[in-house]
Amino acid sequence: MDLDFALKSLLYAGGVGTLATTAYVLLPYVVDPHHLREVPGPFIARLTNLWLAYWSAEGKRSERVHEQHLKYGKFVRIAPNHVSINDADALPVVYGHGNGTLKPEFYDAFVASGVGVRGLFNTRNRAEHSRKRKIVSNVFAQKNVLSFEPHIIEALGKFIMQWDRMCVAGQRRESGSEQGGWRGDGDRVWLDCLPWYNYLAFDIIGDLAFGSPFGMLDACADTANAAVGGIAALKDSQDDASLNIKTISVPAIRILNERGEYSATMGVLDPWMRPLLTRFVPWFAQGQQSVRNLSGLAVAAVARRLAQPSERNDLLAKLQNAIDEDGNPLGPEELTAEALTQLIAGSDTTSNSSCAIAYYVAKYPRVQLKLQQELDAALPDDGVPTYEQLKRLPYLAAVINEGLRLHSTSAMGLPRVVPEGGLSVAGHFFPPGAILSVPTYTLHRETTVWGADVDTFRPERWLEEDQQLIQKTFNPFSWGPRACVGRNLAMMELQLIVATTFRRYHVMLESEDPLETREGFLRKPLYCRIGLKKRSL
Ligand code: HEM
Repeated sequence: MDLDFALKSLLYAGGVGTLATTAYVLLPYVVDPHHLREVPGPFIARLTNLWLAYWSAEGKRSERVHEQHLKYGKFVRIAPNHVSINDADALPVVYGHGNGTLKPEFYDAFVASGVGVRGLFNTRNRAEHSRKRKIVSNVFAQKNVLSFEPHIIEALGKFIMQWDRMCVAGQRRESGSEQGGWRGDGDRVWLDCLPWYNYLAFDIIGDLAFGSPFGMLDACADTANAAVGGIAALKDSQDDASLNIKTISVPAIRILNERGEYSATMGVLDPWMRPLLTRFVPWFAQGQQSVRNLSGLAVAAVARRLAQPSERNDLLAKLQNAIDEDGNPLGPEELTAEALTQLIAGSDTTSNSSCAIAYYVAKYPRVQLKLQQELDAALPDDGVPTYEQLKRLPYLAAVINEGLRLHSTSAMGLPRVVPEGGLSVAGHFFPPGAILSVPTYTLHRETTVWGADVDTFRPERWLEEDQQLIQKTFNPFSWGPRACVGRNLAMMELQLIVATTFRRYHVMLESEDPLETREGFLRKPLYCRIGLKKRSL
């Protein structure tokens, strides 16, 4: 082959490739199948979903979408077929019962490998979701949630034991390198509270959904046992003859984080790109491995429970006993999928929220004092309180709501597909197949609702007269049939965790810098360094 021919072929191939790429990028813009051309938004986002994927991978999706709303107003096109709508009145239309919207392909990126069936969160089929939701809603009824309280109190007992130990060490000026490092200055101990809230939340959900705590609070480390491979691997394994499962120790908190970031980015990309990325890009390959490891946790726990039936009162027992309308219980694969869903949905949601609330209460000493005055008056001592003692404390509730508003753990606009026949939202008609979302982070910063001090942590706004507008705009648990099914449990946990922390300790921030965050599916604090001192009463 002569050089001239080789060069010409290369140029030709390059030209065809460039043309094909240009056509791929421009075609949806030119054809505009969802009639969204007049919706404003960043120029690149109108052409390709890579704009949204890039900011998702950077962990800044909600912040960037928020900036676009400040620039363009209520409607912003954040991907060629996706419009973000900043309007609380759009919540019932986009997420409510009866409008026919469904979860889009985005949620396929959250399906666990090695389990065999989808869990409640990533089920997209309406009938399948209704069946599962009826079963799981019963499990989370308030009566059941209250019966889980002893598990939460036990974990909190271990949590304060560890913090007390470090407070004493801090007074002796000792220090340690674990959990991001801690040091005592003779008065306080200075530490990163994020890993501790993670250990606490994971131990609680491990105890409730998997039959026993992961043991993170005892070990002071991120460690859990996972089955290797999927359910099929369980049957063949000779590793543990009594349970017939082969397990490895995995850092559950780390893999859950990796999995959240991986799935939230992957979900934004076209489905055909996904296998290519997991094959050739190490970051995606690592994310996929995390998804597998996470499934292994649930596989191991459910296999253990099925092999050794137990009298425990926990989520797993309630799921085992639950039946659908036809009287059928959940099969082993469905049980595994739901236990895994609860681990994923119920762990770092709670720990990220607890950590952010601790940050803001520490940052505003006036709020901390007022909260402690309410807790001191209501609680006889500084041990772990009961839910009964806390459930009617208005300032505690206001502190939690304000933390959920300002931090917005679930921050992104959760995407939904417009059904056949189209949908009118806030005076705009959207054709079938368009993706819509209402961005919670932006709703929680709407100055016309929250006032000019929207960036200030001010729990008093929850105790003021006119609550109608702010309640309508407050969206931490989402809306409608796909809203958080674990909301009652989440609120009880947050009340117990925040009250225990601030009744027992005085908390200062090491630095007043803004809370650094990174968003995967959830918006997570990256760390939160505080100075702890046991209060003397
Ligand atoms: C502060 C803590 C929590 C927050 C902010 C939160 C928020 C949310 C949000 C926004 C959704 C909707 C997700 C979507 O549509 O894509 C959701 C769904 C869900 N949450 Fe939570 N959650 C929390 C705690 C919990 C807990 C403790 C559990 C259970 C142990 C739980 C279980 C679930 C489940 C199973 C779903 C899927 C529901 C469905 O699709 O029908 N969550 N949560």
